[in-house]
Amino acid sequence: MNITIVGTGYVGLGTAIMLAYLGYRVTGLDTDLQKIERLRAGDLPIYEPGLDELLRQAQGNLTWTTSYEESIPKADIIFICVGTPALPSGQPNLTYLESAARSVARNLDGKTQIIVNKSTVPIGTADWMTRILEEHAVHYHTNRYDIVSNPEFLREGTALSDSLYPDRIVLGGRPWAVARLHELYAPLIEQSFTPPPHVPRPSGYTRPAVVNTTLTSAEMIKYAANAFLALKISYANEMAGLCECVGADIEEVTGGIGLDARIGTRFLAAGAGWGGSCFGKDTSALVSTGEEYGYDMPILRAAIDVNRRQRTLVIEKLQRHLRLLKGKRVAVLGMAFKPNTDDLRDAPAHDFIARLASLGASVVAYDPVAMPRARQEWGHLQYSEARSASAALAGADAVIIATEWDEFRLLDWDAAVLTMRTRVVIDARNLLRMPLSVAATVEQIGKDAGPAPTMAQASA
Ligand SMILES: NC(=O)c1ccc[n+]([C@@H]2O[C@H](COP(=O)([O-])OP(=O)(O)OC[C@H]3O[C@@H](n4cnc5c(N)ncnc54)[C@H](O)[C@@H]3O)[C@@H](O)[C@H]2O)c1
Ligand SMILES: O=c1ccn([C@@H]2O[C@H](COP(=O)(O)OP(=O)(O)O[C@H]3O[C@H](CO)[C@@H](O)[C@H](O)[C@H]3O)[C@@H](O)[C@H]2O)c(=O)[nH]1
Repeated sequence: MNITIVGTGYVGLGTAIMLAYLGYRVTGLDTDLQKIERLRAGDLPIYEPGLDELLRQAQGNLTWTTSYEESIPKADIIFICVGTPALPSGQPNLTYLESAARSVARNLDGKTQIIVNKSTVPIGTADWMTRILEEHAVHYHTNRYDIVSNPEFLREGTALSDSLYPDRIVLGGRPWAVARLHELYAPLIEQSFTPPPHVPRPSGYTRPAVVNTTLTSAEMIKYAANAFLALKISYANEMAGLCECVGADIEEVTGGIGLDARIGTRFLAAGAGWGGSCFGKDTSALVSTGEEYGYDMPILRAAIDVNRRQRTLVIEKLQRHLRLLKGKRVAVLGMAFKPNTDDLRDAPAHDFIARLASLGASVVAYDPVAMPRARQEWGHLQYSEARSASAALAGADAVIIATEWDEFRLLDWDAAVLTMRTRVVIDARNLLRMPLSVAATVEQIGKDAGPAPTMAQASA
């Protein structure tokens, strides 16, 4: 089977390299020539742990192109993985999708071809794309071409494991087209491939569930899943606020409730809230879809509000300790929206830096991998770069931990805070294991506020 992947961003690259590893001939197509040239040179344009190694292993099955004319006619299956970012209105911007669908349509060649939507798209998009195919395909025939909705559930940072060992594969569409996708995914469904040594099969993992649905239900499943995960995090953050009021510890609370199998322990980590390219845009998109039907979604709106409040809360905690931020030096550790990625989209650190700078603080930021990308994308922000986490802390009046990179867990915090001018640590990801052995003010999220006891005080 020949596969073409349209859009080689986080999802397209993960999908292309994974399918090539499974043995398919895959062409990755992107309109961004620079990206394609880097890929041709074997250089990944994104940071994703283990992806470079898998790329090397799958290289022989991969071709990169900017040409629809060259790749679409020979493809049996065409995956659409272009971005669907949010418009200021909250609705998804479908211009990339529309342009990709038109270009695909114009180059369909009359043999049986399946167009698979992996992008997260508003409910009803498959019908809209069918009309684009009808309008623009030279050889359109409904029995030959079909659209399947196959939403992607991978997380950045763990994309390889999520792709090779998914919980479920959702396939929405007509039976004949869905059957072709079953065939394509057989190695994943049967788990008959040899796992790459650096991405071993998780212990206890057997195989994914395959969920066959209508097109509309598949589109809805993607949004409903993301919205549920987002509101789970907001629920934990709302409880964290109450924990601070009553003197409880959110991690003890979520640990306690999570042991109920109906609740589960995952996605209950309180902190700076969710960021990234998906939760924000997908929750807004779902609320917008509701509005189009006159259907209010108060739970989701509240989850979005709580998430917004978490970012403000972090700066408020800092103000409580430093009072005036004007002229203060504040270190921000972590710029990526989560660890193990260089993705900066909707990263809480962005809002922290912007707010701190607007309050007159001088910001020094450090991230283990995202700084080069920030140089390109955050030129509008005022901050200076540090060479390391400890360099960022040296001489600072306060530090905000914005991303829970392991590197920050492994930092010698006792030594690092001693180099600060005033030792105020706002741990917005509850990363530190307390107490520190030197006197410092450490604020976490959903924990009793106030100066942390030193080791000596704690053991007294
Ligand atoms: N990032 C994730 O973790 C994730 C996970 C699951 C689903 N999704 C969804 O998958 C989709 C893609 O997300 P992403 O993060 O990979 O996006 P991205 O912005 O990283 O990549 C999109 C790519 O599409 C290319 N592109 C744009 N228009 C094109 C066109 N007409 N023809 C060919 N290429 C074109 C861009 O140049 C870019 O390389 C979105 O709908 C997103 O919601 C993302
Ligand atoms: O308990 C938690 C878990 C996550 N987060 C934050 O939530 C955001 C999203 O994290 P995560 O879901 O791990 O990363 P994404 O790569 O954005 O993945 C989400 O969005 C993708 C795009 O739709 C989906 O495919 C994935 O299934 C879904 O988890 C990040 O800012 C995390 O810091 C928390 O604050 N607390």
